[in-house]
Amino acid sequence: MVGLVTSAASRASEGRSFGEEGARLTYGSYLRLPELLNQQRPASEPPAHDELLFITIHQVYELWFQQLLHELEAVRAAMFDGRAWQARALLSRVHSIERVLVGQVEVLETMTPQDFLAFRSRLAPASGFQSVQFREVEFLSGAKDPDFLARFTALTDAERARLERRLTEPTLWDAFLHLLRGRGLATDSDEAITASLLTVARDRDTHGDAWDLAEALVEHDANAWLWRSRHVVMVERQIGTKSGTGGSSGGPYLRGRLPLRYYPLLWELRDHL
Ligand code: HEM
Ligand SMILES: N[C@@H](CC(=O)c1ccccc1NC=O)C(=O)O
Repeated sequence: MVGLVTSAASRASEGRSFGEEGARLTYGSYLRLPELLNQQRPASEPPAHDELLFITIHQVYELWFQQLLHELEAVRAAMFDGRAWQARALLSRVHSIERVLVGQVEVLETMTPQDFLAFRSRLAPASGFQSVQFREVEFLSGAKDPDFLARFTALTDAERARLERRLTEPTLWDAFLHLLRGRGLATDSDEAITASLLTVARDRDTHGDAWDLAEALVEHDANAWLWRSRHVVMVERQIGTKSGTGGSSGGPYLRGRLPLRYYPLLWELRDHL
């Protein structure tokens, strides 16, 4: 501590102040703030006050989706390497991010339906339905659905390639089953998987880390379910039963997605415990 104070003081006496060492890398240049803070461009005419919030919140979501994909890929790699402890640790971070994603819905809910309507007509036919990274998170987690690719009409070539890659590569569930096989547990049918999960659940002295990992996957699944629930409540609060700018029925479409589960066998396991 004393050393730090001394060296800061000596640097100041050399004519440079704290935080400007070398005067090359700065906070703003490292974080690319000029670029980042120049990406919020409201489109409505006359300007609608709440449109900046609407853009900012979606951009923040997309940044977190990018981070989630980065973490989930590492979770998958750790499971394929048999490192349950590492996958578990990374999933804890994933859960924290997901709680932020659910929590920030309330920021957008400070917008009134009237203030949303002031710029909503400018948004069509764009919609959150077109979020490629959101769908990548679903596919990577385990809920692959090629129908989305057919329904996405306005994808760039790069976006289409990313989604196609996610449809062919292994999911977190594939990686988890690989980890179970590495412990001599059978995974060749749903019945065999359930039997293996029961072995894990009933012998935590041997399989405690695999059990914790399964629970971490359940929490990832539950957080996604919570986000979908929170989103549909926000949607009904904003637009009632109007159809969506993306062309769906709106609330009813989103309610139809609530039963989606990434890991149905982990939920069914509860019935057998
Ligand atoms: C005023 C706030 C919002 C409203 C009224 C709203 C409305 C809707 C509607 C109606 C849909 C169905 C698709 C369609 O447009 O026909 C939808 C889908 C979607 N929205 Fe939003 N949304 C809002 C905020 C957000 C935010 C902040 C996000 C964050 C990224 C988001 C992400 C999504 C996603 C990912 C879907 C696709 C869901 C799925 O297919 O399961 N939305 N939204
Ligand atoms: N689909 C929404 C509009 C909307 O929320 C939105 C529009 C463009 C980009 C992202 C959006 N967010 C979530 O769907 C609506 O029907 O009002």
